[in-house]
Amino acid sequence: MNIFTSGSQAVIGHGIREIYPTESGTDAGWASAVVAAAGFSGVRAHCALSFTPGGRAVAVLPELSEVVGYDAIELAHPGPLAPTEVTPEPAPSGYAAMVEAALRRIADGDVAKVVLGRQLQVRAPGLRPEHLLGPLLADRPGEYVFSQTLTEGAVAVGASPELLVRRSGHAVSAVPLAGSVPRVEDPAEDRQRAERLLSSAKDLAEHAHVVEAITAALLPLCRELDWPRTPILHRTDTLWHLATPINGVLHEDRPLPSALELAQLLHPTPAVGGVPAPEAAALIAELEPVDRGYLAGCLGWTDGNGDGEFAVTIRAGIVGHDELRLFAGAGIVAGSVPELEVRETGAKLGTMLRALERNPAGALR
Ligand SMILES: C=C(O[C@H]1C=CC=C(C(=O)O)[C@@H]1O)C(=O)O
Repeated sequence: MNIFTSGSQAVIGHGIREIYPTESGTDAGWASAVVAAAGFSGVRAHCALSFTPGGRAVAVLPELSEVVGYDAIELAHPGPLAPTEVTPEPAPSGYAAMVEAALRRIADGDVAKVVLGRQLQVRAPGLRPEHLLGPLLADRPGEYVFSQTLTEGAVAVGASPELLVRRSGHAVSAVPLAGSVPRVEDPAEDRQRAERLLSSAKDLAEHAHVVEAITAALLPLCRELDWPRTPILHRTDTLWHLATPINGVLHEDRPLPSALELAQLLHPTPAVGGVPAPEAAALIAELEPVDRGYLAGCLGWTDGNGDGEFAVTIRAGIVGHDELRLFAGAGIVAGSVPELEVRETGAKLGTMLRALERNPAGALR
């Protein structure tokens, strides 16, 4: 089952009618073929793009699509899960060294911002997507809870807090997030952290890069585009983020881009890549020891009219055969502190680790 939740609803795809994989996610012909096939079959296509624009992408056409109320989602019980074992790639100290290397490159003027990630490889005998999906649907640590079939039997599961793009007719929206601080239990201290985030020059700069990239890409397509000039706060289970709601109206007298084409256009934003984009992508490839694949990509659905909704594939994992791969990244700009970025990525990884631990025998070793 493919599922993507948003607000009070869930788009669910039952069964698999056809899979459209591509080695090149930037292929415009692929996007229009997917939308046309969704229209022909009268279903919503569940799509995922890799982090790398030229990387793999996949669209799954289900046998049957339905939109159900959030409370009506039914999951099969996945059965017991054996104890799991976690290997960091790299270790936290290695990640801190990567951040230091990135800060040197920022000081040299090579990049203004780069989002550096680290991964956890979790050995989890018997793991099924439902082991994670169940707790994520119950707790909803992020707005967009999903399970998406990928290529080669892998499944992306997560609870992303970040809307890459939504298109409904001519209305288009995005809610980029960037600039974060881990939350704490004490309510007064938690609130203070959030307030400090709102006035942190480093985080505001980190955030502004993302808003700039998205609005620059959308402006030529829109006859109207609005966004507040100062970000607002967004809360997840483990973090506070800076967020900017962007809303627009696409030109009526031009060909209407589908939600999938808009996702291809916007992704990867500097919330997962950096600025300038090509130099940041090269630095990520140089410093990160493991390829991101579909992690830090984007996923969602499109219908035959091109309406749809895509989230950034963060607070997410890839379920493979007896294993799970988790990713978390953090935006590095001048003024970033390696130790704090280790903690921030730790808090981000916590969302999925918590879901895993909610299974009776899924306790970490
Ligand atoms: C790249 C991730 O988060 C992005 C989204 C929100 C805040 C971010 C930050 O403050 O660095 C990241 O840009 C992730 O969760 O793996």
